[in-house]
Order: sequence, then structure tokens, then C-alpha cells
Amino acid sequence: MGILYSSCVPNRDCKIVIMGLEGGGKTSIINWMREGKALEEPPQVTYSFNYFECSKFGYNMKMFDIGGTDRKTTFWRHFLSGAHGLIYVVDSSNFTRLSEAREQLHKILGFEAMHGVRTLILANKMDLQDRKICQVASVELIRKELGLDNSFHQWCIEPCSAVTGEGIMTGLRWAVQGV
Ligand SMILES: Nc1nc2c(ncn2[C@@H]2O[C@H](COP(=O)(O)OP(=O)(O)OP(=O)(O)O)[C@@H](O)[C@H]2O)c(=O)[nH]1
Ligand SMILES: [Mg+2]
Repeated sequence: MGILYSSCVPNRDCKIVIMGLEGGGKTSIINWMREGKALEEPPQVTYSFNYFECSKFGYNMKMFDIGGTDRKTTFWRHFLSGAHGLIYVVDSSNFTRLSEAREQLHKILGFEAMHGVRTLILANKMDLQDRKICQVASVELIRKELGLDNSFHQWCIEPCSAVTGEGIMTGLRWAVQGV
């Protein structure tokens, strides 16, 4: 009976918004979430947004991948409204843009629609250090630079790579917990 019951329970809808500076790896990460593998070709720059749906962890996830080049906050408002989770992607190999990321993240979290929304920070491109291509910022440094310690939001930082898949599904599971 238990098995019959669980197989009949429909997936719950869950709206996830993925944001971050351009080139951080949002589209590549979403590809991992959907396909479980890295893209064969580097993705094209996302102008405006991409929309994807995928079923994971008992949720029908509606995912909005917001291109990093468009910084119009009026444009963001539309996507943030009704979101259950925010995933903010940071390029860990780009030390010089961490303060810009902090500014953008705080702007996003300042929207009323973000109150009570779980915020997952994905510290992406960790493979670059593992493959000895370049040094990346540690999770500790990213935490400090993003300045979330006094935030009322529920947040978590997960190191990840859209090349190896490290950390992506663990982070996503955290982001949708309790939705
Ligand atoms: N080494 C490495 N490269 C990555 C990783 N994730 C993304 N990239 C590369 O980084 C570049 C940008 O990736 P995108 O996924 O297009 O980044 P985005 O955040 O969607 O960028 P916009 O659409 O411009 O906002 C591409 O060349 C990717 O192949 C990663 O985890 N490791
Ligand atoms: Mg993109």
C-alpha cells in the first residue's frame, strides 16, 4: 500500500531562480541538474533568460536561468516573485569580481519577494584548482566576501563544478528542502 501510495503522489511544483554575474556558470550548472553531465560545448551567453523544467527529489522544478549581462532590477522582480529558492552562482576563480557579486547578491536579497526564500550560493569552477589550472577562492573567503553572516536569510555555500558535477545535486537538494 505504501508503495502504491508513494507512486501516486504527484510532484510538487517548485520555482527556482538562478542568478549571478555573467560567465559564472549558471547555464552549465543547470545542464548538470537536468542531464547529469557536462555540456560538450561551452554554452552561449544567456541574453534575457532560459526556462527549464526538471523533476528531482519529488519536485517539478521550474528553473529560471537569468542571464548575467542584464542588470535591470525591474527585470529581476518579475522572476523573483513567487520563488521558492534562489541559487546564486559565484565564479570562484575570479577573485576580482567577488565584491561585485556581493553587491548584486545583496540587491537581490533586498527584494521583498526574497523574504524567507532559501538561498544557495554555488561556489563554482572548483575543478580549476583540482586540475591545477588556477587558484580559486576558498569557501571561507567567499563567505567573508559575500558578507552574509548577519543576514536573516537561510543560506548555505556549496563548492561545485559544472565540469565534474561536484556539489551540484547536494546543493540543489538543500535549496528545495522544506518547500
Ligand atoms: N572550468 C570550468 N568552467 C566552467 C564551469 N562552469 C562554467 N564554465 C565555463 O564558464 C563559461 C561561462 O559559463 P556559462 O554557463 O555560460 O555561464 P553563465 O553564468 O550562464 O553566463 P551568462 O549566461 O553570461 O550569465 C563557459 O565557458 C563554461 O564552459 C566550471 O565549473 N568549471
Ligand atoms: Mg548563461
